[in-house]
Amino acid sequence: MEVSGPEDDPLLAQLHRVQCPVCQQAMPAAHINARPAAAAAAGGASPRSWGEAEAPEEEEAAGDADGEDDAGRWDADAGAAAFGAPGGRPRAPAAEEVRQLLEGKPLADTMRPDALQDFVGQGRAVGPETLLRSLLEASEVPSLILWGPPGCGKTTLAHIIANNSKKHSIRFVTLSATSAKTTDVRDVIKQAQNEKRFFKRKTILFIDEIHRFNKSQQDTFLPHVECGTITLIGATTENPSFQVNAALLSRCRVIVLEKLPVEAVVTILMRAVNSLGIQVLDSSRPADPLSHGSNSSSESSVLIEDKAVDTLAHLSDGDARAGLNGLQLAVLARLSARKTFGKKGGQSYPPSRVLVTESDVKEGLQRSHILYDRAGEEHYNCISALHKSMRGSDSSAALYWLGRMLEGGEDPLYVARRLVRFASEDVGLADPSALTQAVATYQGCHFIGMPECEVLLAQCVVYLARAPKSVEVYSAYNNVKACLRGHQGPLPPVPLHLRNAPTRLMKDLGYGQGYKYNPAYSEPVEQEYLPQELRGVDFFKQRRC
Ligand SMILES: Nc1ncnc2c1ncn2[C@@H]1O[C@H](COP(=O)(O)OP(=O)(O)OP(=O)(O)O)[C@@H](O)[C@H]1O
Repeated sequence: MEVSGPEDDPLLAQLHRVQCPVCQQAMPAAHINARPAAAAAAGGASPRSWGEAEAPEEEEAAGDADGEDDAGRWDADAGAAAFGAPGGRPRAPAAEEVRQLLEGKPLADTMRPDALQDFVGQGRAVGPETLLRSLLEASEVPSLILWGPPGCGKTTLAHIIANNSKKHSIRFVTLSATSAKTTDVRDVIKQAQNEKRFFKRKTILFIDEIHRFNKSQQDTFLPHVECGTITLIGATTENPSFQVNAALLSRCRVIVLEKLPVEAVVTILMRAVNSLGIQVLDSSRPADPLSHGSNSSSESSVLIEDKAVDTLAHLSDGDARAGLNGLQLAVLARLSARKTFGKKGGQSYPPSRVLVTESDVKEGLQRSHILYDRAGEEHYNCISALHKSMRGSDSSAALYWLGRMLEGGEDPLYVARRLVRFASEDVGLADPSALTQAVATYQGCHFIGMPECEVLLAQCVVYLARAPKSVEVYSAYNNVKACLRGHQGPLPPVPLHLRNAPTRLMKDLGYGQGYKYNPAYSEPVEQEYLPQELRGVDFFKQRRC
């Protein structure tokens, strides 16, 4: 099989402008050191991120070279050799071959790195200078809780530790808290005890989504972590301070992984693109439409615009899995639509070539990219940001947080209820009609639902952000609560003069005696309304009583 020459194909002509410095040939995908704009602008991706397939020692370290661990993984160098063209010139694989590589298994799983040096970003957690990295390199894995948003590399880090532990004869057992029962945990612990007693073998137990175990399930492994029978690695997207037993938490090192920055996702995507033998098209250098010809060869190749990779990285919102899935979907979708592939962007291409454009990747990811976990931490983070933006009278930021929640699928009535609360807590008597506005917004949302009610919420959010603020009532009421909760002994009785006296007996007991009915006086009335022991306390001025 041969690759059509640049003279036949405008896309190939464009690619051939990039020459391999070693062989002086047009660089195949695996050699292209393409650098999409986001990463270039950020300047953050390490040089090894680009054209990584050229570093065989790293591939070997990652366990890729023999392909043993990664059935289905496309090794760019091996692929180039397998698809070698006459004269030893490597070529990009045909479209059909790319389709076969992509079908059947999530690209994110295929691309999961096996070695720490392939783990992108997360420098604060596992960078070269970190304690965790030294411990991992020395195979001294402590019990860990890996906390971070979806797709940032928690499972991947555990997978790398597993790979490493195999080399040191440490057992690595995985359980998912979504499906495992307490009996499964007990079995693992029993086995770990035996391994430790009879073979002096350590066991690492990885529990994905550990927050899904309830507190008593988490208690099951507490003593075994304590005595070293198992080293626990838990992964969670939820704040472990709320979701993991305090006792267990104190025995684990919490590693906070962050949302991956755009340039890190670009690096991960480029690794996949290179690995699949997909060629990157520099969209700032359009092919000469006049130089196109037909590509009669059956070995069509797949190309992707560099800005499509950039856009994918932006839309995936720090979630590498979302980015890789998006890439997989976009390429597969273009491959299925190959027959209709013809004129695109005013240029025509041979039908055997497939070009994945920016709009292809946008289609699949546009809405789903908004990371928002209605039940989890993100829900509270966003509502807190909305509340604080309104309090700070930043109506623009407040609208942004409102949009983040609604576009992410938040219940509009939940937001409306928070606005009712805000109207009283933060606007209060500075503008009492804010409460009316907020209640009306709640009712309006109730009547018309989403998406129509979004504008009601937006209006109310802006109203509240721009309203004058007063926490006078809120603070005074908090003082009252503090006074009541801090009171020692029985609460003081209600003064007799303030009591109602509906019966004769009550009147005889002194109920209502000495009470001054204010409307009956033309001058200000001197009267005590607090219990005797609180006499003179002003809750608007002081907290203690
Ligand atoms: N830091 C990273 N370096 C390289 N690849 C990564 C990294 N993070 C994620 N990936 C890629 O994204 C995929 C998904 O990541 P992973 O399963 O580790 O996410 P996670 O944090 O465990 O997410 P979740 O909480 O949703 O399970 C991996 O299979 C891998 O291909």
